[in-house]
Order: sequence, then structure tokens, then C-alpha cells
Amino acid sequence: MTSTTSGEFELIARYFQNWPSFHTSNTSIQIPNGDDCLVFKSESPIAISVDTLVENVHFLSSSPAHGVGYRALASSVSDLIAMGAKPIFFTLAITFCKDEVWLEQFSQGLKQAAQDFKIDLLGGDTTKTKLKNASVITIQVHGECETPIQRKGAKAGDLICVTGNIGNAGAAVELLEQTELNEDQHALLNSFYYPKPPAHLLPELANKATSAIDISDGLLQDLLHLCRHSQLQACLEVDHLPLSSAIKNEHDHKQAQKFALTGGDDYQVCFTIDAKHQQWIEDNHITVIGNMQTGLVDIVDTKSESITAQFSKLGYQHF
Ligand SMILES: Nc1ncnc2c1ncn2[C@@H]1O[C@H](COP(=O)(O)OP(=O)(O)OP(=O)(O)O)[C@@H](O)[C@H]1O
Ligand SMILES: Cc1ncc(C[n+]2csc(CCOP(=O)(O)O)c2C)c(N)n1
Ligand SMILES: [Mg+2]
Repeated sequence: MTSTTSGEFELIARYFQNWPSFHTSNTSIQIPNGDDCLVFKSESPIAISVDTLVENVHFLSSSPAHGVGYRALASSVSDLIAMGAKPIFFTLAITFCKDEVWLEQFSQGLKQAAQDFKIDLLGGDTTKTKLKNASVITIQVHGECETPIQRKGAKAGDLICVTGNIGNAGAAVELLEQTELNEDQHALLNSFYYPKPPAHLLPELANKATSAIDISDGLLQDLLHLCRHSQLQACLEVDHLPLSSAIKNEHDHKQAQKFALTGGDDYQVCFTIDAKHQQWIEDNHITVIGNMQTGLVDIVDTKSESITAQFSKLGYQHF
């Protein structure tokens, strides 16, 4: 095991996991707490996930409301995609401290994401806070989940893949307050406010991947969850990370890699898959970044040196 401490995850484990169960022993709960979604078994299994965005934690008070709305839903939908679940409906609880112009733009961004991911808004709760800069947005998403992909299930020899490009959103965080932007910086901010979790890969992803997680905190921190749940080691080829031209233009190679490894907010999917699916991987422009192997739970490079040991932070931690 690595000696990495995880404040947020330790708190969850200490206070909110392994509670006495009244129903999980019956067959209706297929996958309980611990994955990107829980899965409730009914005629058609349903995946459920809830996520909160807090002002000045997940976005700034000055952030464009349209982007905040889009991002709120897209970042929740990514948990469904990572579970192999088709988005169906969501509920929205919003506590806001802004004016109605803000709410209108927020709703337009949210609606755009709902259209892009084909997901229905079926309820919620709308409240106002008098506290300044204290908006909180909570979205619960529900999806059809015939073949759930879990964080466990990776096999030694499986390829490790990521969808899309990673690192852009991490690089965008330092641009959030910048008013004058060049084209590349604009592209980075666009990735932050308009993430595109790979819904187009369903249902094949669900049938082929052996384990998966969405990249919300940072590749290293999120991939380490796959390692822990599957009790395997990840061997990463860091030079194979999919980096956009925008991040390469804006940053030197080491810094761009650091954003991709630890920045987070990508909402792409990191998954493992048998190498026999190589053609499908290529056809879908998915990047192979390494493979799973037996060994201590950790992420190492091709020379078997620990990559996690090289970073003080593997990803975003709330505590
Ligand atoms: N307050 C809580 N009570 C019960 N379970 C929790 C609580 N907070 C987190 N969890 C569970 O702990 C696991 C890890 O949580 P975490 O927020 O890291 O995952 P996640 O929901 O996939 O995150 P993200 O939205 O960043 O992708 C999840 O299975 C989540 O449901
Ligand atoms: C203003 C601002 N500063 C920093 C960040 C970076 N950030 C915040 S939470 C998080 C992880 C995902 O959240 P969660 O684990 O709650 O799902 C990341 C990468 C941001 N988005 N906005
Ligand atoms: Mg997740």
C-alpha cells in the first residue's frame, strides 16, 4: 500500500461508510456505496449519483453562470458514464445568492447540457440565501445501468485508457479571473466550463471495460482508486498522456503533464480493458496510457519507479 493519506476519503470512510444495513443484504441494491454511483436493481438496474458544486470551491463568484450551469450537470453525468449507465433523468437543488439574470443564464447552460447528454430534469428545490457568495448546486443523476462498470474488476495485463484530452481544466483554474485571453487560454477555459464526458461510448464501454472511474480529482488520485479497488499496480507511460495543443502551447511539457496527472476537473473517463479490444480503442480515438500489473497498489513508470511519490498532491482534496 502507498502511504498517501486521503483526508476527504478517510472522513467518508470514518463517518459515512460501513453503516448497519437494513436493505443492502436483499437483492435490490446491486452496488452500494463506494463507486461513482450506487446501482439499484429493478426491472432495469438504475445508477444514481449525487454531486454538489459550492461557490468559490468549484467555481468562482465571477464565473459565467451559463458555464456554471453546464458544468454542474456535465460533471454529474460523468459519474453515470463511468459506471456505464445511460443518462435518463436528474433532480436539481439550488441555493443561490445572485439575481434572476444569473439564474436565467445558469438555467440556459444547464439546459444546454441536458440537451447534449439527453437527460430530463424531473424535479428539485429552489432556495435563496442571504449570505454572499454562498451558492450551492446539488444535482442527483439517474441512469439505466444494464452492465455496471465498477472501480474493481481490472485484471493484470489490462490496458489503462483515458477518453479525450486531460489537463486542460486544471490549467484553466489559474485563468478563471483573467479577463484578456488568447485563443489557447480560451480553449482551456472552455474545457473547464463545458466538460464533455464521453456519453457517445455507451453502451460499448460498459460491455468492454473491466473497471472505470471519472477523472474529477486528478488522474493519479482517481486511477489510484482503481488500483486499490482491484488490488493491482498501474504502470503509466507518462509521455502517452493525451494533451491538447492549447495546453502544450501555454505550458512547458513538465507543467502540462503535471496538470494532466493531478489537476482534475477533466470529467473524462479512465478505464481498464482487455488488450483484445485494441481496434475499438483506436476507432474511438481513446488513448492507451499504460497497463495494470501485479504488485503493490501504486502507480509506477515504465522503470518501475513510483510516480505518486514524485507529487505532494495526487489530486484535489477538500480537507
Ligand atoms: N457523505 C457521504 N455519505 C455516504 N457516502 C459518501 C459520502 N460522501 C461520499 N460518499 C461515497 O464515497 C465514495 C467516494 O466519493 P467521491 O465523492 O470521491 O466519489 P464520486 O462521487 O465519484 O466523486 P466525483 O463526483 O468527484 O466523481 C462514493 O461512492 C460516494 O458515494
Ligand atoms: C474556483 C476553483 N478552484 C479550484 C477548482 C479545482 N477543484 C475544485 S473541486 C475539484 C475536484 C472535484 O470536486 P468534487 O470532488 O467535489 O467532485 C477540483 C479539481 C475549481 N474547480 N474551482
Ligand atoms: Mg466519480
